Amino acid sequence: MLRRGLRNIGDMIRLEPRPFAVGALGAMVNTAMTLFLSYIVGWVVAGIAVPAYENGEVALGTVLLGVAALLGTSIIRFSSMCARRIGAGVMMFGVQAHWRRRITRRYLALPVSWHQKHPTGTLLSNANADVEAATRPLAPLPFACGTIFMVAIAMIAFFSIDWAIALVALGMFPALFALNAIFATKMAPRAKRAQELRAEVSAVGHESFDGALVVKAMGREAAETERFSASADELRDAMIGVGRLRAAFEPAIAGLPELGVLVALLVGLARFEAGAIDLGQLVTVSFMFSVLAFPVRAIGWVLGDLPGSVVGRERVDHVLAATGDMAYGDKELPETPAPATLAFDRVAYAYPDGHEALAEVTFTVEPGTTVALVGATGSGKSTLAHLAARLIDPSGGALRLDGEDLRDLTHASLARSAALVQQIPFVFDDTVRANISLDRPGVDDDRVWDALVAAGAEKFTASLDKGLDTEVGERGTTLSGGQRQRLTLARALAGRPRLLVLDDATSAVDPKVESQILAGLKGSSESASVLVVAYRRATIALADRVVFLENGRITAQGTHVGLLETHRPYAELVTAYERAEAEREFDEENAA
Ligand SMILES: Nc1ncnc2c1ncn2[C@@H]1O[C@H](COP(=O)(O)OP(=O)(O)OP(=O)(O)O)[C@@H](O)[C@H]1O
Repeated sequence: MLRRGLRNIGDMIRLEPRPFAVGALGAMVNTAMTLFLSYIVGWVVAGIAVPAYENGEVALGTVLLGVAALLGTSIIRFSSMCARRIGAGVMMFGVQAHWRRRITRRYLALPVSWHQKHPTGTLLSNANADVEAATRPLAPLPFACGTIFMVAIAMIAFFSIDWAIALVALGMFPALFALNAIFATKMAPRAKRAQELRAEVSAVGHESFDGALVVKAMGREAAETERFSASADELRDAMIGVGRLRAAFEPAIAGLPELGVLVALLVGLARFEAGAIDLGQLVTVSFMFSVLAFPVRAIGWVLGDLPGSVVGRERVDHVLAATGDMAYGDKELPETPAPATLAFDRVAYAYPDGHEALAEVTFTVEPGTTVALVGATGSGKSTLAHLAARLIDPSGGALRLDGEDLRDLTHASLARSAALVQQIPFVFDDTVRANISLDRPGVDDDRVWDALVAAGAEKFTASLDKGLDTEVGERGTTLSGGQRQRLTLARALAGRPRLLVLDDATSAVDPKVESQILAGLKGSSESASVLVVAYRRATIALADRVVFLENGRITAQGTHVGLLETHRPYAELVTAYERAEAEREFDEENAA
């Protein structure tokens, strides 16, 4: 634990060497001045106070010198203390910012499958609670370094004054380290559990708040509160356990130096009486011991925070070491507005749990055409859409965009060429403009309005209070489901992709509007090739070709009319969709 803790501190010093140097230097100057003060106090007592007491008078110059020495030392002590604290703070917050950046970068580089296994609340806890725990020893670190320096100087001073007093000091420090070592060993498992529970509470809390609407709609407030309370209570108990252990050790750790002062005083008095040291030396030694007693605790603070910091660092490293990033190639597709060709060549996909979602999928989306993916629920449509946008890679076969394997393309080229719009739209807590442009070069207001028109979203955007500057709230809470979907469609279109993948992306949009949007996409001058997961007959009928999926395999493909006649399962499914749509419309009309 000690070795790993010190290695962690070493890593953090390497990350922020300058603030550490400022803090440590400040601490050393501070401690040197504190020790120097011991001599001054000794000199003031023996050279000014005692003669004044014995003779009844003292030279004014000597008094002024004493005052100036005390004042000067105090000013330097104060300034160096500021440097120590500022250095420690800058260092700690600097390291925290560094790790938070690295964690965020890692999260965003990791594949979808990794994210599916890690709750958002836990990820938040990694970036907050774990980073803070890992860096906690940095706050007292410069102080502790200064103290070690102080102890080293004090030891020299003790030995130069008297060996018996030096032995007292020599015994005190090993005892202090031994006590801390026992504390760290006992604390390690408790700190680990507490850190795990922090992540658990964060995960449960995040899920409850994220699903607040469901919780309220289903009247599950009490049950959710209970679920949260169970985790929170466990965390409370774990933290009380940590506190109890601290409470048991802290008085001993804090009391040991005080005991040292007492023993040093007794030994010092005995040595003074034996004539081994004079009065000035006795005062100096006693003062040195008493000024050491408090700073020595800083070493205890650093050591006390080590178990928690090791656990925090391990959890941070776990994220930083996570692998599975998608490797991108170095091929660039030509920058042309012409629609792209997407070819699936015997594509297979198995989820990490072994579930084979797709097999032997072969079809092509020809340039400028629209292909509708139709299939019963769970047949693999979304998986196929994710493959087309390279959110996941196939476990067999290949996908080619304009003849290039998706895995060989650069990330930028792929992002420019293909855009995926998902069924559940994600809207950032920002303005309409920012949500659509995403700060992409070339996406100016004209492009944003063109995209809004193509997505059928220009009317409602124009009717918003501040138009493009309207803030849409977290996840777009101020918009309707259909408006959010159209906004995310506009976002995809603003990038002028050459391949558009729509995973049931217009399900919340009125069917007539949906047909208009899709018909508009086909007819526009810079039309993209479109792969659309479709449920409505009108949408399917707009497609040039239909690919019909059953249990992850293509069982038929052709035109909608052709498949209706030749493939019975297809005809049954589309008829079922149509009936459901008609029933929904009937219900809506009656409700109105
Ligand atoms: N992360 C996952 N891990 C394991 N299996 C998964 C995962 N996601 C989906 N599946 C499974 O893969 C199969 C295909 O899922 P997919 O979401 O592609 O179907 P879909 O046709 O889009 O369904 P729907 O129409 O209901 O959206 C399903 O059997 C599903 O249970």
